[in-house]
Amino acid sequence: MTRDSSVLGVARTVGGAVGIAGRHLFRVDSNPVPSEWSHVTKVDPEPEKLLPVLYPLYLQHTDVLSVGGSRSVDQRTTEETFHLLEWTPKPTIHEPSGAQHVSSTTIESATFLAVPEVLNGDSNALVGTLGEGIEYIRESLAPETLDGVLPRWTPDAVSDRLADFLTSWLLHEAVFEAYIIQNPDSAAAREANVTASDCLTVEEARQRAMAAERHLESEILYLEYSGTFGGEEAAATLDAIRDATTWSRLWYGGGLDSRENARAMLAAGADAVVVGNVFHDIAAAERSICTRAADDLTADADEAAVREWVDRHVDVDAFPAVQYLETIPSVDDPAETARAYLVATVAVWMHVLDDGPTPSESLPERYRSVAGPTHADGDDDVRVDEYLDALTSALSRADGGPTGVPVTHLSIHDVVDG
Ligand SMILES: CC(C)=CCC/C(C)=C/CC/C(C)=C/CC/C(C)=C/COP(=O)(O)OP(=O)(O)O
Ligand SMILES: O=P(O)(O)OC[C@@H](O)CO
Repeated sequence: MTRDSSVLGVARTVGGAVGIAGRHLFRVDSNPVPSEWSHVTKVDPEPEKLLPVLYPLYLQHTDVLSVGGSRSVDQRTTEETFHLLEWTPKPTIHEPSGAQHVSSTTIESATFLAVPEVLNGDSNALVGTLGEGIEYIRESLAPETLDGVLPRWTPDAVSDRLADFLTSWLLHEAVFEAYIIQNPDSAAAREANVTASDCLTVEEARQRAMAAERHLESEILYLEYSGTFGGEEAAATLDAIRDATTWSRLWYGGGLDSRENARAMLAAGADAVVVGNVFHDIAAAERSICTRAADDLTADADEAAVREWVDRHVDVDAFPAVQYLETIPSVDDPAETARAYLVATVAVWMHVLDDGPTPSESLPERYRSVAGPTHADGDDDVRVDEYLDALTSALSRADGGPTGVPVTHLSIHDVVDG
């Protein structure tokens, strides 16, 4: 092998050796994805997947939010979802399934862009869509962004080079997620053309993870069973990947809905577990519970009355909020926490239902009178009051208004109109 002996060539060799030694000899953790993140909630902008009306309460317990979904997602629904998540105290990442979902707004809102690269799909899912994405940033997003900040007289040659720079900078700041998709019957598999014969053995998964860490330098290795729990096979795969890799974070997602299955994936070697469906199930369940409560309760029912109704009419253990909170090991009493959040939800819902767009008492007041202590259970930064204030004004407009809460994504979306 002929070495480049120029100053730049030597600098590159030394820089490379320092980087490799740091990572492998001295185990310097230069991965920008925090190692403390152990619970990720995937919030899907798909119009069918609603958020519970008091979502800031639930989301205060997770470590990070990931915005993304494979079906019926576009730039508008993605931006709206980011907007909603501004009322949560957690970092939010953007995991697009299409490049056009990325806009200057999503880039500003996201802690980072997480770009999926599928290790066991078709070439499009590994590199084709990435190429389209880079082209989109270079040809549309970067020039548009620069148009807004550069003076009109900027020569074309200068704005062209700046667009080049900005494109490379955005990619440099992005993190890459190397997916291994193991449930062929999922939206993610369909999107990436993963069929049953593409699912990997433990040994194959380990080898591809090694290639992703050392060749693609993927910050995240993502074992994906979307919609189904991977059980012992997933645990064996995580164990094998954990053993073979050092620098990349290892995430597991798919079918998590209990303390036991979340713990099993962490114990097998996952740095973080990703939970999606069961979070959205809370919204569907609370809609049906609150619709029933509306037959029995009035808007001014006090905390005791609402709690009594819940205890009498709801099997709280079957409420998906319990399952969601169980996947977060730091939540001590998932059933009691879920019950308290449900009582607050029913009270807020009744209040909106009875008073419509111009409530006699503000939603934050109503919330505090029924659920004050709930708020103190979690993170101090949770901005429920501020959120409920914004929700009060948003509910008086059909679409939440240009700066209000985008209510169409909430379980309560049609309560005022309907
Ligand atoms: C913006 C730039 C530079 C690139 C974008 C490159 C893109 C969009 C790549 C996407 C490649 C692709 C086909 C990914 C499919 C795999 C995927 C996104 C899985 C995640 O699926 P979820 O939507 O979370 O899962 P479910 O919908 O199945 O729950
Ligand atoms: O929706 P679930 O099955 O929880 O899966 C979470 C995530 O891995 C999907 O990309």
